[in-house]
Amino acid sequence: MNWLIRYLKPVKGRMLTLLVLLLVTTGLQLVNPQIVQHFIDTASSHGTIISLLWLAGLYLAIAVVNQLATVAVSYLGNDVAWRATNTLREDLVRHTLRLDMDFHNRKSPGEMIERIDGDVTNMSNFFAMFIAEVIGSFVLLTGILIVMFFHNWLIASVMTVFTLASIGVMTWIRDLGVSASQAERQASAQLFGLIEERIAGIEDVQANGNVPYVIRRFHRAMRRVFETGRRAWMLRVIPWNATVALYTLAMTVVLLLGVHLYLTGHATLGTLYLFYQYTQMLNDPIEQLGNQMQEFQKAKSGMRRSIELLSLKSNIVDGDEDGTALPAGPLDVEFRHVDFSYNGDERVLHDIHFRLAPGERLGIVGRTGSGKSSISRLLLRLYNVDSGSIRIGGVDIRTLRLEALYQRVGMVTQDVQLFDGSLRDNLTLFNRQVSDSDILATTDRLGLRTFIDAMPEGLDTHLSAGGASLSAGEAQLFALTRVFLTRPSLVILDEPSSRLDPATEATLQLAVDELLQNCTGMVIAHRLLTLEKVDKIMVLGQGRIVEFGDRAALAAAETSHFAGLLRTSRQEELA
Ligand SMILES: Nc1ncnc2c1ncn2[C@@H]1O[C@H](COP(=O)(O)OP(=O)(O)OP(=O)(O)O)[C@@H](O)[C@H]1O
Repeated sequence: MNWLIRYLKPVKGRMLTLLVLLLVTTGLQLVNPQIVQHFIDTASSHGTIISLLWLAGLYLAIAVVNQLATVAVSYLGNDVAWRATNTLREDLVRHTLRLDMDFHNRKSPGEMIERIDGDVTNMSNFFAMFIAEVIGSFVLLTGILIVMFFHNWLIASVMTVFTLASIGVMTWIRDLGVSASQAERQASAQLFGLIEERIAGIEDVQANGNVPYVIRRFHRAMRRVFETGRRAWMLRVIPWNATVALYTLAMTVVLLLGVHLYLTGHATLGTLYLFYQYTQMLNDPIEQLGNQMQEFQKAKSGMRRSIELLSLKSNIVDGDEDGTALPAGPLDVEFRHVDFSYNGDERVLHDIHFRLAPGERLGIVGRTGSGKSSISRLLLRLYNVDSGSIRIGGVDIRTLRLEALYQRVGMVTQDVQLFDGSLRDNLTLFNRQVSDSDILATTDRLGLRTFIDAMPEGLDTHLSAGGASLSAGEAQLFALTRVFLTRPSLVILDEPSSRLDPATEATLQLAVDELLQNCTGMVIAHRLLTLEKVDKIMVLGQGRIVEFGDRAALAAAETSHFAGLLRTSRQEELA
């Protein structure tokens, strides 16, 4: 309830209008059968044609007003639903974006889409109409019963018993379908996860002739959605079916009693119509309550899942220190006896201990899987260290605010993420404060201006998500510009030239040199040629520092690992 109130509070004015309109339509619904009763009685007692016309006109006017109010209710209901659920969606997106990588490694993007949008959509009707319709239904039910008590206490009593029994049944079994609906949502999230994953890897799926296998998996996932959905639906409709059975019984009793009263002269034809009409009307609010009960079960399952997601805490706890704690200019980097494992599994970094002075450049080399990228991920606090500490500018990064850390540290990885938007948006990451002249001056300095000029519409060129419209090399060059524009004090380059041809690599190398002029740099590279201008070298092997020292000294020392790697790399080049 607290949760519901939080999201409905900002739309309370609209909710109130919705409620008033619902009460108006409820009142009008109660009035119309009385008019028809008068009409029938006036007609059967040979009343004047004028009074009949007046009654018919009144009936029509009320029906029209009722319809207009119903349209307004529907409009406002949707409006409230969108406003409330959009706030919830925003909260979920913000929260999810702050969750740590351990969480994101376990969840596929498709599954997250379902949790952020699918589950919330399930709640939208609940947000829109639940409170209004439940109150409206109760008011209508009470109104009908009160009016009926004025006309005939016996029939009113039958109707009251039926109403109470229906509500009792619904309350009793209201949670019946919640767990099943939750299972349905989970199956649907898995289906979306599967679709997203396969479409993201479409090139590999097609190239490996994997389509039939993917379709088989897709069928299996759909079957799960169908089976869980069928079960959830069946459990949700039970309350409604129970009230239908009760209603049929009540209708029969009321009709029998009504006909008896008419035949014995205790009721007019108009009153008999009134009994029939009100009993029929009784079905609407009860059906409405039944429907809302179904929506409630769906919403409750979505709500449980959303609350569960919102209550997840990121392992990466934000620090207190703002960026001013860091000294201006290039930052020194210090790893103090750092151990690290992903998800508490096998350790991938052991006792990493080194220091890099401000403005120094470090080249990190090592075999695949030796832990090079893990070091860079730790520096950006994408993961927490198991033990030891990392300091930049003399400050433990755990005490720094993440925003301050990201402002001062930039990273370019092997996989450049491009977003759906203009080239400008992709270079500035949607930061409108970066001017075009700044972008162009930066690309000029990096020697990348020709790449921008070659784009059909310059900075306005539209890029599609995932970077399908760019070559991998171009994407990498733009990623470098993106980092440069943030004027970082420490830059990590994780295999930035891995996908470039020699000519583009030379361009990139110049850009990297320029970028590293005013900051400390860490360059991870397999190709040792990329590391010609670094000051220090770290050789990693199975998560341990095998060697650390001045590049020139290590290259000159015959027996060093680095010198060995250089010899091998030269032989490969010659071959
Ligand atoms: N998200 C992850 N979850 C679990 N284990 C991981 C994850 N990322 C990397 N690893 C493991 O950590 C180890 C080090 O990986 P890392 O990516 O740091 O190596 P690397 O030296 O950068 O490799 P490469 O040269 O191929 O980029 C590997 O054994 C890898 O399997």
